[in-house]
Amino acid sequence: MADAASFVFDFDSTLVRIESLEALADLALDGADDGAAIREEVGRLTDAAMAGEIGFGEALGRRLALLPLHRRHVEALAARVADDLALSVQRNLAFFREHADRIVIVSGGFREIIAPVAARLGVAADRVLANDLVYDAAGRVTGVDPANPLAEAGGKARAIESLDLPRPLIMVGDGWTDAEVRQAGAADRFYAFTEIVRRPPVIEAADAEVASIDELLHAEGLAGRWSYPRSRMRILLLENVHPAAVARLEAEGYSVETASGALGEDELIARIGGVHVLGVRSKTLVTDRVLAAADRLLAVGAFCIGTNQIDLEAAADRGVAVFNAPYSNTRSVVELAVGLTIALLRDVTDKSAAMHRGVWNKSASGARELRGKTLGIVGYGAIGSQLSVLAEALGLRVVFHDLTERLALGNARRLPSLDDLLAEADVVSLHVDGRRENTALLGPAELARMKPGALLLNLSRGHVLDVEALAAALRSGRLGGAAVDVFPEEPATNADPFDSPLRGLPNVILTPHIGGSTEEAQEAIGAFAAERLLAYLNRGDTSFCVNLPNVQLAEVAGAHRLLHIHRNQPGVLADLNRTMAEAGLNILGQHLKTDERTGYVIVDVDRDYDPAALQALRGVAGTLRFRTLY
Ligand SMILES: NC(=O)C1=CN([C@@H]2O[C@H](COP(=O)(O)OP(=O)(O)OC[C@H]3O[C@@H](n4cnc5c(N)ncnc54)[C@H](O)[C@@H]3O)[C@@H](O)[C@H]2O)C=CC1
Ligand SMILES: O=C(O)C(=O)COP(=O)(O)O
Repeated sequence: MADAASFVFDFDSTLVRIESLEALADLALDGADDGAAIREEVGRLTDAAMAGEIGFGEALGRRLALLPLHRRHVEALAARVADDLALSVQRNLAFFREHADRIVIVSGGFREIIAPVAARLGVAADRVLANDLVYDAAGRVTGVDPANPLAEAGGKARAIESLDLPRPLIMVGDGWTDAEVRQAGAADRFYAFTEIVRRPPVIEAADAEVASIDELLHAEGLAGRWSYPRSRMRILLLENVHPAAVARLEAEGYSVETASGALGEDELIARIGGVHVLGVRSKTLVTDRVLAAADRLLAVGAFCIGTNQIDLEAAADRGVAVFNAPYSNTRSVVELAVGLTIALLRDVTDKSAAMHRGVWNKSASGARELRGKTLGIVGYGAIGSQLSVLAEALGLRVVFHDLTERLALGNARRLPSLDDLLAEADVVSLHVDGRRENTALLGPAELARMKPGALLLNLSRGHVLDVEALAAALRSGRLGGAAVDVFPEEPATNADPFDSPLRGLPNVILTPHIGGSTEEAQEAIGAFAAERLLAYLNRGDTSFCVNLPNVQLAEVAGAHRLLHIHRNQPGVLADLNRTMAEAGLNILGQHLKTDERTGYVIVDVDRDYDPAALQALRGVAGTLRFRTLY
């Protein structure tokens, strides 16, 4: 149907993110005393015309008369307007270029401004219908050519009719003058384009609303850049994920919703329906129940390091990929651990609190240097080993214990058991991951094995340390102090209260799980995790996925990509390939990777196939999730 259709696009706030006249007003009024008032009046006239409240020709004339507009302003805007393409236009340049012979741009705006955009889209100059500015001898804009139909009310329909374009004719735009084209019978369908602005009267007059070019192409049955319009894919980001992630995901066309705090299990269950990607940090529990309620979920992004808050196996069993940002806040945790160690050795926080109460207590008693002390690192992963390097640079001796074989950096010494470490360390710092088996890794017995007066740091996970036992060890004077950043029970938001048996104890520094909370780390996490999610959504790449086999993939051109996640059981690949052969799919490339639980197959196939054939692939025994791309 759409094969023979003509597409007519409005320009301002449709192909580009600007309203040309307002952009020209900004240039012309730059530095003018009454600039703000004139700009406001110009904006008001634009809105009134767009909403159909005053005639277009009248609005145009009145706006031009208000402005000291010169040829140099027009040239300046023309030089940069192609950088302001609507995001979904940028993504779909191929559509414009491949179909340029059935695309027309029609606008009440100005030819000089539209020409560079038409050139970028591959649309010929004679397929641009626009107003022609008229200049006086000094280069000042005096108005528009009155002989051009676009200078008058109802001009768009007449200009389009004069081209005698093949029907059906599809009109796409954000304004009332675009809706009028359909009302005048010059278009067969009108799509209200709402990526840049949403005007309710225009949407009401439209056959349908589209929030992106992808949605338009989807609605018209044309192969867009993607199989499924990204603007209909919902990404829900909780716990104050950095705006860099939101911007990145939105720039790729996805719909992003955010919430500042964590959600409880039932609240999350109530919100997860229809969500394609969930982003959390350390606090939101993504349980089997949550995953069961997630009818659309493709991926979970942990915008942090730890993934113990997510039921990884339950996610894998539903074909939901989980990603994290394993290195982006490592350094922040390490720096805080170093700072806390020095603060504890010198009793800084209690001395500072006393000063704030007006108490001067200058004394060296109990205050010690870092130099020459032994730091015991429990868990020598990314954070533990980085801490090891910094600690040695500060003159500490480092011993560590890890369950797995790890390269000892510098002069650090590996110790065979936790008990050996506890017996030797002046400062013990916990950096294990939050796996369930690490619950109460340090309990009464372990604390009793620490050296008298030793210090303890926990910046790993709250449940790793028995805080009641620690409080007792501190109260009895057995330990010299502690710094605790993570707690078995943490408030969901900053508005919720905090309590702990450690409150009020001397030389105990309590911090609100801020080990990874630096601006640098949060921005880096936002960028990294967003990139991983996009790689998965856009091309099926599972690099750094923590619960599905990792497959690194490039984008394919000229093919459709099928992604099939299945239970790792005998015969799935054979079944899949037989089904594809029966469906007449021509395979251009195939990857398979499995782990003990799950298999992931990526198949690139020739575009030329019957989409109904894909249904058969969902029926292959063991299928957990099936998705197509492009
Ligand atoms: N306070 C905060 O804001 C932050 C806390 N974290 C926590 O720190 C943890 C560690 O982070 P990374 O070093 O990046 O993880 P990692 O996975 O690189 O290292 C963890 C290491 O602990 C070892 N391990 C696990 N259980 C052990 C045990 N019982 N005894 C000895 N070794 C054990 C592992 O073998 C591994 O080498 C994260 O899982 C997260 O829970 C991470 C970032 C920020
Ligand atoms: O990265 C981690 O694992 C952390 O614990 C940091 O958690 P957060 O992002 O601050 O909730």
